Amino acid sequence: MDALPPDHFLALSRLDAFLGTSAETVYDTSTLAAHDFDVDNRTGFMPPQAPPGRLPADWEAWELLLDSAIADPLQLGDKPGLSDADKRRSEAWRTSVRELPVIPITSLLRSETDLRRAHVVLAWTMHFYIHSLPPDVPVVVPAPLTIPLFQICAQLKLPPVLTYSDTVLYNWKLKAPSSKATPDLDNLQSRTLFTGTRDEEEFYLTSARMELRGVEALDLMRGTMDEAFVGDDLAMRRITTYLTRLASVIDDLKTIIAGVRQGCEPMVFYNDIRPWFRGADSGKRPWAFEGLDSDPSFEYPAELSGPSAGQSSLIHALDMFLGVDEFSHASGLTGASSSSSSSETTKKSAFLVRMQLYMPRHHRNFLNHLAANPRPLREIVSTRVGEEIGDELRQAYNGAVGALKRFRDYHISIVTSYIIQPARRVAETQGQTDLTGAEEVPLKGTGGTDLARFLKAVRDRTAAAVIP
Ligand code: HEM
Repeated sequence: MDALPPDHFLALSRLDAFLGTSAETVYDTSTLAAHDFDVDNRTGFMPPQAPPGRLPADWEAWELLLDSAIADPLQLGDKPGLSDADKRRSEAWRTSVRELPVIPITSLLRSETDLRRAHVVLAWTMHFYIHSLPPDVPVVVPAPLTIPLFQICAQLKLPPVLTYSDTVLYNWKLKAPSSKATPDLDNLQSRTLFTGTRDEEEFYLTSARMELRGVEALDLMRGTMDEAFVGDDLAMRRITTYLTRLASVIDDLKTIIAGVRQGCEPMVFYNDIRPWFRGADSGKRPWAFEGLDSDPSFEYPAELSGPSAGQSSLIHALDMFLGVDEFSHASGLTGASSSSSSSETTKKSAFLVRMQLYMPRHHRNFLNHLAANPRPLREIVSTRVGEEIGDELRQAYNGAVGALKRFRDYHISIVTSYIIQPARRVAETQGQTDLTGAEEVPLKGTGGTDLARFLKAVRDRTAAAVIP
């Protein structure tokens, strides 16, 4: 893959961005094409080069801890039949986390990519720590993790929890060296796994492949917005073509998500992989953070949901571009369950808004930029209905909305296979007639949603967005 151009913001010292004002206001966010949104025209929301796999030497102690959790390999603390030897090894590892010094992060601030790697390493380590604990002890994240993680989160404007970017966007490398600008979809591998299984890797890589296939969708969005600016009949014909192509890209996303069935076994996902993702709002124990009182700027996080592909900016971008989000992610559709540990404010926010808090801040800016589009596509299509060019345009628009609805239909069938049915099976083997005990009722998503009801509502509202 090509090297980053020297003026790419990822190649710049982050301190440049601190001169004068906050990092968030420095980058140019005036055009959809600007790579200051960290949206690359070859790799989309994935970084244009494989993210670094190691922090500089000063933070090697963090890397070594993560290495040893993986090599051990640490087991889930509530795994049935855990041996005494497993329990002892796991406790010894957690002791070494507690005994770690609090390592200052000052010189990490220079590099955006190192800060991201630090979030990856500490968030994975924290999930290893929390979920390897015996089920009957309180969750207290030790200060050597809390303090640097909160400091890094303040820089990156992310919550202190494992996110989709930690497991997918910044967790890959090439399988074989390649000079292609966009990696082949079968030339990726994950760097870090909880379980070391192919199932887990395929779960992450399915999303990564979708992100890369989504590059064409972003390109079509960009082209459409340019044509919308021109606004004449020729522009409308071009938009019609772009939307027809967009529908087929979305159909490809459906094919890619279907591919998860080839490498990831639903029961392995449900029993062995998914429990590692649990955030504070899908577990039964609250999370406490030791060292929270060491800095007056630290606050208990309002959001602590586990990683979910619901945090993928790509699907949200499609929703927003098509103007479907007003239906699919309307403010009433929060996805939050009444028992969720999210704060009252965030509980009331639409799922989309809530999930944006877990996205890299540049991608959040990108979505805000899309939302503020002065020439929204749906409005253009609606106002052209009845004109000569309007019918084909409307059909092409509805075709893209239909493809998104089909994607969501298929996504529901995936969630049924990977969560709803396994939960039922586990309940049956435990001799239960309902799901109580196996998982909370109603079943919750990793993002803390009342899963089945929420996903169906999003799907139905997507379908309702077609223009008659
Ligand atoms: C085995 C694979 C998958 C499972 C089990 C799964 C599960 C879920 C669950 C439980 C939710 C509910 C929200 C939450 O609480 O997190 C959800 C939402 C969502 N997922 Fe997935 N997911 C899978 C793959 C994917 C992939 C590959 C993508 C796209 C990159 C994706 C995109 C979304 C989106 C955008 C939402 C928000 C709801 C919507 O807009 O339709 N999912 N997923």
